[in-house]
Amino acid sequence: MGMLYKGEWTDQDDIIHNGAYIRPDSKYNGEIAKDVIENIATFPGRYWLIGSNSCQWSQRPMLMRRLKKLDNLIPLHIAHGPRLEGYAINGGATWDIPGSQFAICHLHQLYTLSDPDYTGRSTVPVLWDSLSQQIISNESSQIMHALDKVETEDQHPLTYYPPSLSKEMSLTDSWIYSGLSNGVYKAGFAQSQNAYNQAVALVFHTLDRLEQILTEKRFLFGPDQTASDWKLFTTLLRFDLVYYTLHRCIKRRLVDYPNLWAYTRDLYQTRSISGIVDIPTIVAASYQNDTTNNPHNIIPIMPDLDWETPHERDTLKANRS
Ligand SMILES: N[C@@H](CCC(=O)N[C@@H](CS)C(=O)NCC(=O)O)C(=O)O
Repeated sequence: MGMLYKGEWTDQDDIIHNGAYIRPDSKYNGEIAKDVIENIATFPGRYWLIGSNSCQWSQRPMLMRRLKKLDNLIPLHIAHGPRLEGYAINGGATWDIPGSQFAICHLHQLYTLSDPDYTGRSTVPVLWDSLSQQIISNESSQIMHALDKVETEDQHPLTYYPPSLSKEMSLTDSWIYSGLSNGVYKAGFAQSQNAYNQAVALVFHTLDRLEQILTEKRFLFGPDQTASDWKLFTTLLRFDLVYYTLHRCIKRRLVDYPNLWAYTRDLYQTRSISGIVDIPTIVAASYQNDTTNNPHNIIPIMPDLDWETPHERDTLKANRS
């Protein structure tokens, strides 16, 4: 896939160890500073979100941006196109970097503008400061959390990080991440049978565990949606469409889990995100973005899934965690 080494693009990779995929930590990974969070509300258009439709991690802050009604404050740019040196920034054409006189073709050029000596992967999502010309964060969970904290007059009044659940949420996020959300990548990128077997076993163990939890609760912690539900949603949404085939997670489908399938539809049908989850675009971007597993760029014909089928999970409303 290639990465930056001291500011230069190389075809080297350091992500496979003994046949297993190891995801490197994001480099801009810290908690986002309070002044950035305040500036988002005061300087509309200063901070840009750069994401990709192929990427579940990008979709997390993209959803939070909409849930918290921040679209007018944070412009969104979708990176897309042939993957020649990592992510193309604008379908093979150039993109004028907000706040600068530079136009770039590849996402990695944004990283070297921010840090000319950058070593590491150039990943989406990115929160970009057009004033300082710096990457503020390239870690989806930090960007999501920061967006939740932005205070505006017209925003959704709820937080998706209720303080009373913070400990429980981070524990739950952690096993969902290692077993499922990152697990599907471990399965899809594995280069040994053993690494693949281990990853897939954990993927389905995690799905089984979630199916059980969701028999009694409408959302992971009870009647209200939290950031943990939205993180999980971005993985489940892609399960039958992308990970099942492209990443060889074919033991069971999402639709074989009645609670998980209804739960995913419940989140999908949330009115405030209506129209922004564009499944055909997500599917096309995912298959065209993985030239290792899909060298001929073929977009498969999708199963007939009806995402609008009533989920009937409102009856679980009364259950608190
Ligand atoms: N921990 C990061 C992971 C981001 C990530 O790995 N994004 C992938 C797309 S799904 C990417 O940009 N990969 C490009 C690469 O590794 O070169 C986050 O959650 O933001």
